[in-house]
Amino acid sequence: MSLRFRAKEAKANPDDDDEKNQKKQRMVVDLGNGSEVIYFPRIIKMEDSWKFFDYLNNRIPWNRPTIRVFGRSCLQPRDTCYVAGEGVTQLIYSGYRPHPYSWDDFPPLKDILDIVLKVLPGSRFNSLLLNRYKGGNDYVGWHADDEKLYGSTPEIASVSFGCERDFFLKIKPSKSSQDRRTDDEPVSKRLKKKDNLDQHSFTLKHGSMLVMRGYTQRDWIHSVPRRAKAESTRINLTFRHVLQ
Ligand SMILES: O=C(O)CCC(=O)C(=O)O
Ligand SMILES: [Fe+2]
Repeated sequence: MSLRFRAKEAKANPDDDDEKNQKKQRMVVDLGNGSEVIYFPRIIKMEDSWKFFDYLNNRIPWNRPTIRVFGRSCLQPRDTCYVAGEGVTQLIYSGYRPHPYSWDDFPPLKDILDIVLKVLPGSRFNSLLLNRYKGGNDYVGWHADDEKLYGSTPEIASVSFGCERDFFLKIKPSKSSQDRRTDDEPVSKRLKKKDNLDQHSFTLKHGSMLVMRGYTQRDWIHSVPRRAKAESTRINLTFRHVLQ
């Protein structure tokens, strides 16, 4: 399997010490057909990121629910927690209805949201799904966050702390989305191109943010696979906007 990065604008240099510059660094990946991913290698200072990590690791009421996948019950392969504003429509995924905690229960989450909104002015988020991967055996399988309550073009901002993990994106194996891209090309060209353009990978670093927007949830799926070498804990926060 070939996973290649296609960056329209690749300015990232995570070793740069200048904090202001770091916040401005981003890689924009145009996935085509109105889908886009932006990766910010560092939106939160290293030291602050560890403070947030410790808080989240110790204070969030993590839960490992039983979910339903392809009609079977199984333990979700990572810890989770859900936070949503008052009156926000209840989230249900894989037959699981997480209890919505309030933003006021965990004030540092509002600080992280403020940082996210400084980087993404004009964006709106009213809910947050938290994930904790306790080691390399914890993962999230291929999926799209395409629940109706997020609308047709949701923006999802995903902030990572702790152990670096790989994040993969690949085009949804649906005939319609493949056809839209490749209708008028010969098969040989199509196959070659497919390897390069239909899959992307990112290493999500401590203090980084990855944003998915446009039609990414309609046309693409993503995953954080098992990694034998990832021994320590990773915490990931995905900020979302539920339509009211
Ligand atoms: O942990 C991650 O980076 C991704 C999590 C994710 O895809 C999700 O919560 O829907
Ligand atoms: Fe997701």
